[in-house]
Amino acid sequence: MLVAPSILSADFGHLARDVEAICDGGCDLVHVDVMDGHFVPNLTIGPVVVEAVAKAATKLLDIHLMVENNTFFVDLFAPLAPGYISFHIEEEKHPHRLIQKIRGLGIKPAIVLNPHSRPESIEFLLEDLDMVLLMSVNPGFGGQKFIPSVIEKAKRMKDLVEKRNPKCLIEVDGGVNDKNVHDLKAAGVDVVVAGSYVFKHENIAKAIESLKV
Ligand SMILES: O=C(CO)[C@H](O)[C@H](O)COP(=O)(O)O
Repeated sequence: MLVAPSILSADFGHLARDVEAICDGGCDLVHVDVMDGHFVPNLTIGPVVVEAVAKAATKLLDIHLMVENNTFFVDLFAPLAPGYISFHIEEEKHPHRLIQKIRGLGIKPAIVLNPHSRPESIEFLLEDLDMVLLMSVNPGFGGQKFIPSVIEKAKRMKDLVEKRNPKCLIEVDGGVNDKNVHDLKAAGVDVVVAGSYVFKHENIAKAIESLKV
């Protein structure tokens, strides 16, 4: 399992220190939650702060857009050369066009599904994606309870990925811990995002290690 700690749960007064701690602690990606106060009822960070995160990070950034105007935000963050940019299918009228734009900028495109969205809704986009992100909480806040139906959804997503594009990774985000990560692994999930579990743990490296099942 690859591990992408979400810096949403970091101490923003010591952000560079916390980003260094997860990178030194063995994370695979640094997950960055960008919220605009419109698509979700929360506001987080913009390019100035994400640039500071990128400077402190020794791993690739995995930027998760929770915004209304995806194209505007892709243009805003592309100069920081993240590894991945993911956008919500629920908020994009022209997902195929946006995937091409992200790839054209040298970034791996990913699509996010909210808890209610069906895996089949993106079946014909899978061959153009590097990753699919399944939300296991309602987007907007860290520290929420894991929604167990994501396990069945991940299995269905895995079947579709195997059929359409076996190289496409499946990522799950929200309420992930050292208990439910085993069910996620068995369902075919490749990457977990974990915020509060990692940053509230007394030892960040051990927390990351415990998710590498
Ligand atoms: O996208 C998110 C919220 O929209 C966060 O990445 C997610 O909730 C991770 O935090 P936690 O592990 O505390 O649930």
